[in-house]
Amino acid sequence: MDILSSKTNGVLTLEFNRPERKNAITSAMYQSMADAINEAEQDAAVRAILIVGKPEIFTAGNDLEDFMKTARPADGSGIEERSVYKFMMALSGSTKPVVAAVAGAAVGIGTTLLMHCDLVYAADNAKFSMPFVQLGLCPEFASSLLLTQIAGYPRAAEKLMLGEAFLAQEALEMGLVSKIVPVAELRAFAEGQAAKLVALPASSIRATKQLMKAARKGPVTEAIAAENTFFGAMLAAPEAKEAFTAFFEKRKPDFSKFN
Ligand SMILES: C/C=C/C(=O)SCCNC(=O)CCNC(=O)[C@H](O)C(C)(C)COP(=O)(O)OP(=O)(O)OC[C@H]1O[C@@H](n2cnc3c(N)ncnc32)[C@H](O)[C@@H]1OP(=O)(O)O
Repeated sequence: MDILSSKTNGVLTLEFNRPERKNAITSAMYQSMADAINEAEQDAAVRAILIVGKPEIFTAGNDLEDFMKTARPADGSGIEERSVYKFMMALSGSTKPVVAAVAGAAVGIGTTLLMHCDLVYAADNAKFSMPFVQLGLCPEFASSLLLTQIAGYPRAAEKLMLGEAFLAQEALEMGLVSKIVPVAELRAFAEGQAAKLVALPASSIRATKQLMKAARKGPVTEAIAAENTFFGAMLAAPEAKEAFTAFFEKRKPDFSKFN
């Protein structure tokens, strides 16, 4: 099982469990997380959601082999059918509080998804990156909007244009994460925070989350649609093919021949 899913004491825990591929996320993994979150939405016994990886890796982001073999319409149509979209919509639309605990690398959508969670805890070994441009792609799922809001434009530009990786301390300073916790304590700490949420009045948590997210709801939807108008075409373009091939051939990509 590449996603471990369990419900204990009111918490739905989703755990990336594909360490041999650095927890890279396949379509099937997105689908199983989408299904679990959507099911939790209908289940009053689930009062919090916890997303975790392994102590050495959160996730290497979207599976690059999946990117290579899954053709998408260049005009971005049919986005609703994609399992990644179903997962991100389930996550960002969840009325339950979502806690994320990040240790090791959180690449691409591994960082983007954090911007749709409520409480985000980083281990002292956490490393974030959004190398969309390095892959010949562009931001997806409102990271172009949310990172700019969180970090300010110039810092977001370093992360989204240069694809610069950053550590837990910088993530804390910019407001991407709530707190830094020693890696050995991260899981238990995040479980403790989720348990606190479970013990609080669910209706108050729901209302608070709805109010806090209200202002960004429309802009997030618009950003996702705008990003999608570029993404499908970019995924099929030669720049992305070169980047993916270079990754698997363990060499640097050569973009010099593309204008
Ligand atoms: C909409 C969403 C967009 C996105 O998410 S875009 C982001 C896509 N992700 C990436 O570009 C990250 C690619 N991976 C990496 O950069 C590195 O990995 C890490 C920094 C995460 C870890 O590096 P290290 O510890 O040196 O591990 P390793 O030897 O590179 O990886 C171990 C095995 O895992 C496979 N793997 C790693 N990431 C992915 C991936 N994203 N998709 C598919 N496979 C991946 C490798 O190929 C390799 O495999 P083998 O052992 O056969 O050589």
